[in-house]
Amino acid sequence: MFEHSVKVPRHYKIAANIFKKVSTEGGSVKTLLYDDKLRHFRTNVLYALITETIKHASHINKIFENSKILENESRLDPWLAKILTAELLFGKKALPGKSKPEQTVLSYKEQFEKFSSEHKDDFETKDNTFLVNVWSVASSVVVVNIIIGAYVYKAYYEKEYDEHGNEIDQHAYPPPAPTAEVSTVKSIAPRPRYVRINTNLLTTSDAIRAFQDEGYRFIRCTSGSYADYLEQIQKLTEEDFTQDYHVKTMFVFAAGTKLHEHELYLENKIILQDKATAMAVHLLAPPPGSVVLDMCAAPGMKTTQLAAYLRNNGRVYAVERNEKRYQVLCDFVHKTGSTCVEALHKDALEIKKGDLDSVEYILLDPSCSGSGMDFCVHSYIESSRLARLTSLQEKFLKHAMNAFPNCKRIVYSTCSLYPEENERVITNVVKTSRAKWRVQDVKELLKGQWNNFGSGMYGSIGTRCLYSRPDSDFTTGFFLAVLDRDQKDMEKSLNAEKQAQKQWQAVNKAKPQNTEAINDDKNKNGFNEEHNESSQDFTEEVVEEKSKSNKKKRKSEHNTDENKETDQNEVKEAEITDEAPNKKKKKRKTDKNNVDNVIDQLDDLSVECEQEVPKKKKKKKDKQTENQSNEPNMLIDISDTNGDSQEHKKKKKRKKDLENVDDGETEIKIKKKSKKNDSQELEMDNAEELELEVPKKKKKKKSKGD
Ligand SMILES: C[S@@+](CC[C@H](N)C(=O)[O-])C[C@H]1O[C@@H](n2cnc3c(N)ncnc32)[C@H](O)[C@@H]1O
Repeated sequence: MFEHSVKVPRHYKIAANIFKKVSTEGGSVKTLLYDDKLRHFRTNVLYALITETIKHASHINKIFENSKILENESRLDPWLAKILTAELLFGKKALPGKSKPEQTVLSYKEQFEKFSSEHKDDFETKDNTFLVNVWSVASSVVVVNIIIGAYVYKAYYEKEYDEHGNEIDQHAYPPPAPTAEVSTVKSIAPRPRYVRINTNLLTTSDAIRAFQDEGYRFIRCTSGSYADYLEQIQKLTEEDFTQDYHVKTMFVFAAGTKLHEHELYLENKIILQDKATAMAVHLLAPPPGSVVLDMCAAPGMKTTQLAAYLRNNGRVYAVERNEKRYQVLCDFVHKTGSTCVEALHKDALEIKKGDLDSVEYILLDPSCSGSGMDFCVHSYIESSRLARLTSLQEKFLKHAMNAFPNCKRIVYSTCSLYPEENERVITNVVKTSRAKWRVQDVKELLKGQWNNFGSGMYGSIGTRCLYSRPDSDFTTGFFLAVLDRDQKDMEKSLNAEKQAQKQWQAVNKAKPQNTEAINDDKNKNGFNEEHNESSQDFTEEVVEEKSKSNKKKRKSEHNTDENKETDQNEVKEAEITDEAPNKKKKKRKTDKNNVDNVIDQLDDLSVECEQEVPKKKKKKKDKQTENQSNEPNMLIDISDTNGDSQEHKKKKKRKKDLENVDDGETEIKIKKKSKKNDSQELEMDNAEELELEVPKKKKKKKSKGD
């Protein structure tokens, strides 16, 4: 019996409105979801619900025709009715509320199910036909109309949706309109479910325990090689989970494992983030206490990962230009207990020298074509679009390299598989950096345990970069490059900064009132916009003076390093950067205008490779402080390169102490340390560090197949 006073749950109403708009006016689900009013809503739940309704639209229409529900129930909104039916038949398989529309749809449940099972074959035949199409398309280059058909199918129907539409993380934005170009469809390997533990709210060991208590079995990687790990994760059954080979605070479950309704997910203690994207923070590897800049931050997947990596010890400046996305970022940062993050609603390209000089590490994850997201079935992009993206990406990278004098490492990443957005950006920019930056060899950083690298077409710079590929790494398509500043250059740059500071102070002694105003401004905001324009010029002038005197020397240095190759363009670029300040100012203005234009255009063409931002619902108070200091975080091999070798050695020793672990065992439990809190001091550097213990707790019902 329905109750008149009971309202339809808000998310159903919103979903119905968006579904109606998309169906009648066109437009994208995602764009509508970012509507102001929905800013704090559980967008991923809504997205799943709407896409599930779209996916089953023809099925629902048929059962509506058959049951005459819309004729019989004249007051029932048809859009809402379809959303509720999708939820009832393909989603949660229940309608929790007592509102009239819900109760009305529920009263037809049996009729709907009967019709569906009687016409099961019709619906299944359709699915099968589709699969055949997809596979035939995947095997070869096909004609335009099939591609378009497959493309649309792929984008909306074929994606690995579970009953809650779980793979919505891949649908950051709807795919670009199909083009008339012939293109090749990528083959798609089943991707495991990756889960990152938000170690600011939950320790990795507690996470293992929690999953074990639910009946999941922790599988320890038995071998030391990445190849073996890859083999192993393909064999995971729906009861298993393991630890990621590289990112130790990440777990891997079988493909299709449903965790969207999981309590830990709703509490933001676990984050559903693809492994490839987590590699960016893993390789940036800022030690706790560092100052990090996330230049293109929203929705904040990597920002919050950085906060967890730092154990909230240090500072993460998370910059986002788009206001709505900035709000999403702030919300996510807050919900995940990422207290060391300072979100800045700003254009990252406008941050000048002097604004954030304390930054030591930069994560640069700019807007890109998103061609690595596997829902993009065709590998075509207009060359003009690609050129615009590339140009902006290069601007970002140059800016990261030049505006932060204390920055020692930059990780540049995209979720694109186009070399033009990747190796080419790195090569072009590094070549013009006058040998100040060096591309690190990721293969070395990962101790040889990686398979896919950039193209040799871009020389050794290309092959030093990392690709993560859906077909062989079982992740989304991802690219990253690690750039380290040349130490000598860093010293030079810092000396030049000091020199410039002194000269500026000397000049300003004559005008005390100005200095006061500027300092006051700087103290207030941490930013001093007006001051920066002039001081930057002055600083650069001094740096340029120095650089001119060293120019010859550096030119000869260039020839000795593979990262320091010169060519005609490089010389041109160097000449441009050595222009007189006035000219430079003018140039910056035009550059800025160009950049603004490009950015505006990019809003239409770029894809943000975001993952699933957990939902707002919070059942329990976050136990943030309890866990924070205890989680050892990702104790990766590359820490050697960041001065963490001592800690690493200690861990190795501890690891040795735990060598009584039985290799044949698959089920493990964490060694309990003396006190409860201490028990969280689990070394997650290696699965071997976990001690065996048969779980005693009663197995709870798993969330799978809920
Ligand atoms: C690929 S997404 C970043 C995803 C993010 N790193 C994560 O892991 O969740 C790129 C983001 O950069 C933002 N962006 C684009 N241009 C920007 C600019 N000039 N300054 C700051 N943010 C910008 C976009 O709005 C978008 O949110």
